[in-house]
Amino acid sequence: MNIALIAHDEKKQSMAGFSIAYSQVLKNHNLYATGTTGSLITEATHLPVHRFQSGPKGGDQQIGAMVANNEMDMIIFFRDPLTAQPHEPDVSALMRLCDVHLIPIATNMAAGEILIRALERGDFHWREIVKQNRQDLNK
Ligand SMILES: O=C(CO)COP(=O)(O)O
Repeated sequence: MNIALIAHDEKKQSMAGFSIAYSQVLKNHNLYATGTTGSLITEATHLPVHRFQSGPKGGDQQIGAMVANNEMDMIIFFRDPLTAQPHEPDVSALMRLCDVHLIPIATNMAAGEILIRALERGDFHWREIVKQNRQDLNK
């Protein structure tokens, strides 16, 4: 599965802890992240992470493009609801695209844990079916 990990600044330490805690699950998947979050995760876990631009420079939108292209299977985004973000429109746009394309997005650690456990259990198999069906339609 293609998984995006994103954290606002106040949540970056939580994301580092989360990625360490679930590194045994995450290591079996392709990881993507906004710039600074990606560096932090690689530093914490030594897992390979494809890093996009930093969030305020367009990273959320790059991940959104993957959602729009049906290339992203899950997003775990630890948002900071207490700090204004200069790129809030990008964040909203990403969440909107997840709703448009039915891509599961967790916006806090509690929901993130549930998604990771579902992933471990094989609950994301339906994404493979959706992707295969789309490929067949495009033939
Ligand atoms: O701002 C972010 C998401 O909206 C996160 O970006 P960084 O990981 O580059 O800090």
